[in-house]
Amino acid sequence: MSKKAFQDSYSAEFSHCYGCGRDNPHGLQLKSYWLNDEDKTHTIAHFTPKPYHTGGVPNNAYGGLIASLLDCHGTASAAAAAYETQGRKMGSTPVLRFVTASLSIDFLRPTPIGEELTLCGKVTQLKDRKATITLSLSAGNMLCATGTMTAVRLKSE
Ligand SMILES: CCCCCCCC/C=C\CCCCCCCC(=O)SCCNC(=O)CCNC(=O)[C@H](O)C(C)(C)COP(=O)(O)OP(=O)(O)OC[C@H]1O[C@@H](n2cnc3c(N)ncnc32)[C@H](O)[C@@H]1OP(=O)(O)O
Repeated sequence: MSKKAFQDSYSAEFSHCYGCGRDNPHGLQLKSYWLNDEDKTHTIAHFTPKPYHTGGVPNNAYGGLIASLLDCHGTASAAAAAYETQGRKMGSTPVLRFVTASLSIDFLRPTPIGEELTLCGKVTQLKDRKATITLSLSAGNMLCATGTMTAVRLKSE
């Protein structure tokens, strides 16, 4: 994908996140995008788990990996939605950066390793500093996990 990912607009000091930091060579380097540039309500990201992301059972991904992916996709979606609401280019200052306050996940079925996973997000509420995001993770047409996140925008100081 040649489009600029949400995470690529994070400033250098915020680019070391284990889940999505572009400058963390040991991390997952997740990249999130708008699903559709004409309708900026849904977000998408892809990730293919490697064999070492196993939860112990061959071919099944570790639950913490799934949580990490949803975590970073959710906070990135919240930031993108906040910029969009203000009609501003993502990454412009003052920076709108969200952290996870709560994340609840339903693990619906085992998540395969070696297949491309699709993460979807939708910011369902954005009020003051608080965002609510619904999340899902699928392998092909198989829904493997869903999540709900509360993300809070960091105070500017
Ligand atoms: C890794 C460290 C991050 C440090 C920050 C560096 C900048 C990073 C920037 C970019 C990096 C790229 C981004 C990737 C990030 C990936 C995701 C993560 O893994 S984030 C790490 C895990 N999360 C935390 O470590 C948060 C720890 N918690 C806190 O810092 C605070 O509790 C915080 C900021 C979440 C809220 O504290 P308050 O003092 O700023 O704000 P209050 O007044 O308490 O809450 C504001 C509103 O949010 C609600 N709220 C707060 N916590 C809630 C919760 N658990 N559930 C529901 N609502 C909650 C409150 O009720 C309030 O809502 P009402 O305005 O009254 O409507």
